[in-house]
Amino acid sequence: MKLAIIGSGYVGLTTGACFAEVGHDVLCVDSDQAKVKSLRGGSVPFYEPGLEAMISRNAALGRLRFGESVAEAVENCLALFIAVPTPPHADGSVDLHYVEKVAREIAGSLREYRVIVDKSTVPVRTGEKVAQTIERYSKQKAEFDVVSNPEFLREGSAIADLMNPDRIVIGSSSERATAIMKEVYGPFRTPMLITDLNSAELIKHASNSFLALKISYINMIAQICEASNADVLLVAEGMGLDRRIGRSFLQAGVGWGGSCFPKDVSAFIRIAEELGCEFRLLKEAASINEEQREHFLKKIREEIWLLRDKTIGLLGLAFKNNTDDTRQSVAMALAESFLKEGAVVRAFDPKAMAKAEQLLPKLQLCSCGEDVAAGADCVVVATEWEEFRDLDWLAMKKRMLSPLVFDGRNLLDREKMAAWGFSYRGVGR
Ligand SMILES: NC(=O)c1ccc[n+]([C@@H]2O[C@H](COP(=O)([O-])OP(=O)(O)OC[C@H]3O[C@@H](n4cnc5c(N)ncnc54)[C@H](O)[C@@H]3O)[C@@H](O)[C@H]2O)c1
Ligand SMILES: O=c1ccn([C@@H]2O[C@H](COP(=O)(O)OP(=O)(O)O[C@H]3O[C@H](CO)[C@@H](O)[C@H](O)[C@H]3O)[C@@H](O)[C@H]2O)c(=O)[nH]1
Repeated sequence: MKLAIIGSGYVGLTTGACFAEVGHDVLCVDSDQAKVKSLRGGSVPFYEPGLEAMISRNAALGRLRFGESVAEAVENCLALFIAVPTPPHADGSVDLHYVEKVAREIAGSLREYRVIVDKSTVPVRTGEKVAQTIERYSKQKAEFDVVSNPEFLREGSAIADLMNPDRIVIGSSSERATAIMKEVYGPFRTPMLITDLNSAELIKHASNSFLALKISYINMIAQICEASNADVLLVAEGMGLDRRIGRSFLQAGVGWGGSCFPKDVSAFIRIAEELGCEFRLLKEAASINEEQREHFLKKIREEIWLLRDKTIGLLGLAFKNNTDDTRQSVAMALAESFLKEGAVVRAFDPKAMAKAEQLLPKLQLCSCGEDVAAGADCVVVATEWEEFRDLDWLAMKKRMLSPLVFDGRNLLDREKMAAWGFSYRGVGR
């Protein structure tokens, strides 16, 4: 089927590539001319494992094209997926102007039946507004349906998540649109849940907030473990064996970050408020998340006293492993705090250094993980990159002023670190 994706960022580009991979004919549109140019030249503006190869394979087969014109997309493609940003306003509510603009652009070119599919994360009832907008601005009064199809991919494993999702949610009350969506997703052979438009929109916010809540819960348990000499890894394992709870998203750490959880949790609190429901539980999850970072910083200050004129070796800048994305990264927030308190920060991240440098030019970027240890008063693990486990920790110890390691992700082997002579502090143990 001929499909268009409007907005070729993390979600749009990866979704477009995966649709092409299963045989659809895909046009990825973006308003950023420089981005379109570089995509046409075969380079992907961010790091996502496997994406560049998938794009070049499908582009070579002629199944994946890039453009700037929404009008071209509307003219040629039966289903138009909207994957533009939905950033937060200062008060936490969602800025929907990108979505609204695309709706008006689609309306301007609509001449025959099209399915307009919202993939951006939006407040419940946005689909209704999109439909009203298209209706209002469409001159030809052509038929169309608006569908909600929220996206659940995680950065760093986006292709695997898209090719093999847990579920596909389709919010539509139109049989015609639902049949088209079933055809689009036919090749994925995954459970499909068909709901009304509003429920589908809510499923996205309810899911993200629940996951953030789960992490805040285990982070609070981690604080209780520290105060009671218990081990959060064992507690999480014991809880996770209960299939009703499950082990995933019970990894205690320095808190959740990224382009989604912080903004979506704030948005959901505001959405609930506007609907007359105070979401106290979620407000608490957000404040536990802030506290968790502060709690970690306090632990570092307790050990090394003042940060001023100290050198901190920082492992990790991305908001999680396998990505170069530093948006709302807790590792970056920690780096900023260290710098503000007068420390020198020697940092390394396998993929996020270029983006981090733009945001925090005072960082001393190192050429490998081991290098952060040179002259360091302590090393902090802030992002869960697996490869940090395999660094030459003994060589690093020799280069440090004192063998102190704060593992904000419980990534390293505590027993090994102790045997190698490190003073090691994890989270919740
Ligand atoms: N990043 C994720 O992991 C993820 C996962 C699920 C859902 N989401 C949601 O998906 C949406 C997109 O997120 P993202 O991370 O892909 O954003 P992004 O910023 O990486 O990409 C958005 C793209 O849309 C383009 N754009 C903006 N206005 C446009 C217009 N009028 N016409 C064409 N292109 C336009 C931008 O130039 C940009 O390239 C958001 O609502 C986000 O919450 C993100
Ligand atoms: O047990 C855990 C799991 C995650 N994290 C942190 O939580 C944040 C988010 O991680 P993750 O959910 O893996 O990455 P995202 O790419 O932000 O994906 C989330 O946000 C996307 C955007 O909405 C959704 O599509 C995904 O389903 C949802 O998992 C990161 O800072 C992680 O370090 C933890 O601290 N402990």
